Amino acid sequence: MADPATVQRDRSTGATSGPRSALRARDLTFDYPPSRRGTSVWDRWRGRGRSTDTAARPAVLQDVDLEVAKGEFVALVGPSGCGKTTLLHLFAGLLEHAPGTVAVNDHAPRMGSADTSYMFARDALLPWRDALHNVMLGLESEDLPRARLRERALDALRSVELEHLAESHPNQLSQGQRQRVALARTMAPSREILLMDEPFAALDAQTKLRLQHELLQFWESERPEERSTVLFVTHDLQEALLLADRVIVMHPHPGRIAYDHVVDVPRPRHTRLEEILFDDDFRDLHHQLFDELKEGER
Ligand SMILES: Nc1ncnc2c1ncn2[C@@H]1O[C@H](COP(=O)(O)OP(=O)(O)OP(=O)(O)O)[C@@H](O)[C@H]1O
Repeated sequence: MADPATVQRDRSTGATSGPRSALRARDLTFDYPPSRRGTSVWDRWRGRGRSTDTAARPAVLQDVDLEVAKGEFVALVGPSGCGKTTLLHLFAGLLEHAPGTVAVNDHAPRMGSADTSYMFARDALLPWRDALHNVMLGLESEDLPRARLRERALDALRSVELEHLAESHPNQLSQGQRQRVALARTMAPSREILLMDEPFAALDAQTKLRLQHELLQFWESERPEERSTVLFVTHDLQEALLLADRVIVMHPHPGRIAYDHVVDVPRPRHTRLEEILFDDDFRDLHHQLFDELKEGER
């Protein structure tokens, strides 16, 4: 691993050279309509409650420039309320934006696009479907015979070691198992782009490490040029550093990109996650990120 001092650390322009970008935001500024604008826990803690004075309020996102190359794994970290989920929603086509550019594979984002999978912090499984049929849901947009869909869904369940619970319903599964089913559903359809919003946040440390391993194993088993592009939101700095090629630090009020780090840990990583965690350089970079997050709260 490179000395963290040599790791790229700049007020990010977000621009990368190389392959065509999968995700691109350029000069992006976004605000919710005043009536819909809420306040996060962070806002309340800082005494920035809901205000009727819209002019005095910073935008949710301001002048965001971010480029994610095809096949790159990028983690977004930042304090609660800095706009991480909003940025993911813009890439998923769940929100309309203006002004600036938001592009997915060089096109305007489209809700429900076959290019993109979205995984939420909580599993969001359908309670009336068993695990297998929840995973098949992710595949139904693919024009395949039912037997083939079933086979693909079972493969995905096998990769998260839950094949034996294929016929269990969500209420018969633990939180960790539900999240593994959700991970299988996200991985099954071989989408080009995975947008993941704190997918492991609700899990205990051991289960989280196991799912990080499963996600990385799935992603690293593809050849680099065939890997999905991942934009992964997390509050867990260790998770961001373990998984990602780059970690982007956002600051709030207005939401913006403050730092952009390359994580120079060789791949594959999934076979040695615990070893990486105890690496001195890894810990140094962790501290550096921690300081940068604190800086945003001043
Ligand atoms: N649907 C909405 N309508 C109005 N305001 C919203 C909406 N969703 C989020 N906001 C506001 O936009 C800001 C950014 O929220 P967002 O959820 O993107 O932040 P975040 O960085 O993902 O936070 P967290 O880490 O807590 O999930 C917050 O101030 C929040 O109150």
